[in-house]
Amino acid sequence: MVEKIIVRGGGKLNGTVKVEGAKNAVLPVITASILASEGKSVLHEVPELADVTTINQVISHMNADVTTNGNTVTVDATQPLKTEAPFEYVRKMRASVLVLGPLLARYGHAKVALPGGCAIGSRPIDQHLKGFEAMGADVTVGDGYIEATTDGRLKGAKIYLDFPSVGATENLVMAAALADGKTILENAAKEPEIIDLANYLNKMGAKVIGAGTETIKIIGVEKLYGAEHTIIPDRVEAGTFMVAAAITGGNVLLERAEAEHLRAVISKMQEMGVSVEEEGDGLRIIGPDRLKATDIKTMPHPGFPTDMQSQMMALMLRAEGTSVITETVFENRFMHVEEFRRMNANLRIDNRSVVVEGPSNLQGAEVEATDLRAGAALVLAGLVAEGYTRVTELRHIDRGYVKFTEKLADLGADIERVKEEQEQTRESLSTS
Ligand SMILES: CC(=O)N[C@H]1[C@@H](OP(=O)(O)OP(=O)(O)OC[C@H]2O[C@@H](n3ccc(=O)[nH]c3=O)[C@H](O)[C@@H]2O)O[C@H](CO)[C@@H](O)[C@@H]1O
Ligand SMILES: C=C(OP(=O)(O)O)C(=O)O
Repeated sequence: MVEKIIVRGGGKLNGTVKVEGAKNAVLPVITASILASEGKSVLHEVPELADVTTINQVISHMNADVTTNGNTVTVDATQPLKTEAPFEYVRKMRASVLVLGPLLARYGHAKVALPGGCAIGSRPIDQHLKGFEAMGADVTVGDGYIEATTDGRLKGAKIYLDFPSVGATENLVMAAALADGKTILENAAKEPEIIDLANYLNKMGAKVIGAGTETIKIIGVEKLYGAEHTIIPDRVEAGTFMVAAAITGGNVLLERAEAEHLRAVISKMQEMGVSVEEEGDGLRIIGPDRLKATDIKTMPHPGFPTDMQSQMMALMLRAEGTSVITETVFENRFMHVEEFRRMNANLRIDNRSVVVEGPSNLQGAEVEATDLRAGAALVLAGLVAEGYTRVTELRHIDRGYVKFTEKLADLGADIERVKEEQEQTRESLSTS
């Protein structure tokens, strides 16, 4: 059944919304849970997302016992596991490659379907594989699969990443946790999700030092145990609702939004005239009457996150003056530009930048979510467009946002999610 989000632009958003646990933290944490050969892991604040269902299916397929009770997930991986992740899962979600490191470290073997490219870029995993090889694994790529094997335990190594890749850092830290000896990872990613993973691994008995800096040291241990852990708040979901408040000139309190994780986003919003204040355990966002133009360049953390690029572009569409947004992390993350144009947006691509001439007089249109954050950005633009915006391909949005439509509706947005059939019935009623 084809579903759509239908949003009518207009009102200001007001109220309170709670930020969920972070998608990009929970996925590696769930894959790390299969490192435990003794004891169960109990994970709290797990968001109810399609990606979480997929990663749970991946490890269940391997024989891990996964039980979900609301936002708590329990993983028991103490029984022998299968060491393969087939294409049907990796196709749905690239983060499935994060089982490579844990399986290789625990069993000396891992076979995972090649993830391939996706809408935002080619996304190779050469840095993950180079790290496994440095730790003594034999890696072969063929017939659509990556297979890594090692005789005995992986060996600690000194690994320099060509780029601070989030996934490579995670996969290699997990592999090194059970390796023989010390691993030093240089030019490592510094994202908050890396720190969350390291904290969880350390509760499991690992020795990971320096997560959140560019050099991570891991002293391998012989065995890891299940542990209890609460997932950090989702800084991208928080950032998306910050834009929702700002673009509508609203006043929204984001509970459990972590200012420290959002420094770059907060600073850019403030430059645009948005008021952002810490309040309780969260952030209060008050949108101005007039937004100011600004320039943004995406970078690895602590730079401006690429996962907020399309949502900030939506905000720039309503700002007065020329804004330039440059994408340096992914080579093809501008699919939303064409969709914004359908909404009468005035913007153009210039190489790796998009030049936005604002403010655009946005008009509702039928648009397609080309990827997760692009989908969210189109809904945000729809909040201030004249008339109705219909967003399709919601499976992308469902990967990373819990109850997106309901949360916006609770803040006062005129928005609903409908099945195509319902929409036709409504149209025929309104024309009869
Ligand atoms: C599940 C998850 O956490 N996803 C996040 C993670 O993705 P992911 O871990 O895939 O992103 P990476 O940091 O690895 O990728 C960043 C860049 O490095 C390149 N690269 C990466 C690995 C490699 O071996 N070779 C290589 O060339 C990629 O093609 C990309 O251009 O970090 C991205 C960058 O912050 C975010 O947008 C994603 O939301
Ligand atoms: C790109 C993203 O996720 P993934 O790496 O899972 O595709 C994202 O969260 O915006």
